[in-house]
Amino acid sequence: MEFHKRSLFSLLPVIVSILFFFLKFTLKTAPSGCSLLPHNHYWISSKRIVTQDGVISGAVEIKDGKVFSLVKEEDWHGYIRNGHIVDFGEAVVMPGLIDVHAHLDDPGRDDWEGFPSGTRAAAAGGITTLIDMPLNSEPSTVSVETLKLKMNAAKNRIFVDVGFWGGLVPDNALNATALEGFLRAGVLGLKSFMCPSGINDFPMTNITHIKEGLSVLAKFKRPLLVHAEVQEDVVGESVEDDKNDARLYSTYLKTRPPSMEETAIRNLLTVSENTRAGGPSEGAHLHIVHLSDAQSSLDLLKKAKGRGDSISIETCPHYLSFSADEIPDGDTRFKCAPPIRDADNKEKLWEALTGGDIDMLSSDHSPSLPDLKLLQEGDFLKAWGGISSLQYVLPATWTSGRKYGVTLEQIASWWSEKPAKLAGQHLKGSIAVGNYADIVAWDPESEFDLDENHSSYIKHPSISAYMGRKLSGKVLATFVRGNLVYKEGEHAPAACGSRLLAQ
Ligand SMILES: NC(=O)NC(NC(N)=O)C(=O)[O-]
Ligand SMILES: [Zn+2]
Ligand SMILES: [Zn+2]
Repeated sequence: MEFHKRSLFSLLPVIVSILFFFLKFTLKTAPSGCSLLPHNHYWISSKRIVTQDGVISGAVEIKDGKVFSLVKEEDWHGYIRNGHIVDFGEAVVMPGLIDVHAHLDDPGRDDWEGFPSGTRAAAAGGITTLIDMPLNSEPSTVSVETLKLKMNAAKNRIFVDVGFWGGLVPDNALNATALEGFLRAGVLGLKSFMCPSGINDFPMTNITHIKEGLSVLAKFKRPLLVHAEVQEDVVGESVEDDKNDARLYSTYLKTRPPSMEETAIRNLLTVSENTRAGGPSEGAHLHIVHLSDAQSSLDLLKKAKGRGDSISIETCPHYLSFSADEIPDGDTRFKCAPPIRDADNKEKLWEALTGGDIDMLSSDHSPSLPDLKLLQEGDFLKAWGGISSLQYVLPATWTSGRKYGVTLEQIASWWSEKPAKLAGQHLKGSIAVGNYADIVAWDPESEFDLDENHSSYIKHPSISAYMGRKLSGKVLATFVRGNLVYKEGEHAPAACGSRLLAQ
């Protein structure tokens, strides 16, 4: 008896470690609610997989949330004996979209959008990573403390991966210690406005602020994103005139002419030369958000890029989908800044995008409470500016892009590869061995009506400018780090997205 007791005691560590192993194993394989697929190791197959070496027919092997291998169809026969295959047939399998410009307004204004609704909408739209803008939440993300509030608001409430831009504002711009602390805390880069942002705790910056910001960003090799419009007084006076009707889109358009973008960009280019190789801010990068003016502003930027300034340009699907002449009077769903311009400008934007002068796309999803859109009054001058589009950007890009002969590889470059680089996400942006398995499967041929019967997950679908349109390109499934987070109208029950902090 004595003997037995002693030997049992000596076996105790072994028993405990077996139990521990068993527990660990079951925890790892038990469905956690993060994925609609109960597999950790599986294959996604399709006739059209968009890779860095072109579109292939074959399969992507996923293991532990990453891409483990890419198998071409000719090598595929007999490759797997008893594994799980998710077959998408002719549908496109592409890297998940990375939206580098979205306002989720959480914490503080989550009645406008919020992390849960915004990231569910993102997942349903094939967006696997989203970088949240520092303004429209309350407070704005402008310091280490306010970044902590963002982190807390996002904890266990995001269905896709979310990173954060920090605000460059007069309060922190000339304080290198504060900015360094902010960047060390993990914001992926900074964002500033050259005109009033409409948000009280997010004042605009002048060129000195921007120059100083760039010099700090250089040390961290992170970008500065700029809303490049400056206010011009003359225009302000002319709209006060009673001849101008605030319900006319043309009235609004006159308040924000292309010269506002052009002047801002001329100003920016006086400091962007610092980002050149050998320049005082080498390592920093200037990113122009939501470019609308495809003429002088774009020409200036092209020249600066040619000279070696580190600059990239984004535009948004709404500038590529709509033109001023089609916007009904009083329909403030289309109000945004800079504004949607004429049809000729839209053509030029497409030319610049397909020609490579515009680098990438983003949603600039900027929702608000429906009341603030003043849809009853239809007052373009007083309504909140911002287009709601998050869930629809892939079909919107494809629906207009098809007319311009856009390829699947171009879509992947504008929506995944280039944005991943801007946001410093080196293991994202392409379906490549070793990268996170962030993947969207979608059917380019499938058309749908975007009406109230469509399952929309953004908080206020009624204020989206896309409502009422017919779009092509239906998202079938979205995978984030190997988790199937969305599949044909269903989301994974648990919010398991990662919060991305720069290291
Ligand atoms: N406060 C905002 O969300 N502004 C946004 N508004 C737009 N684009 O109309 C933006 O990105 O500038
Ligand atoms: Zn902006
Ligand atoms: Zn914005």
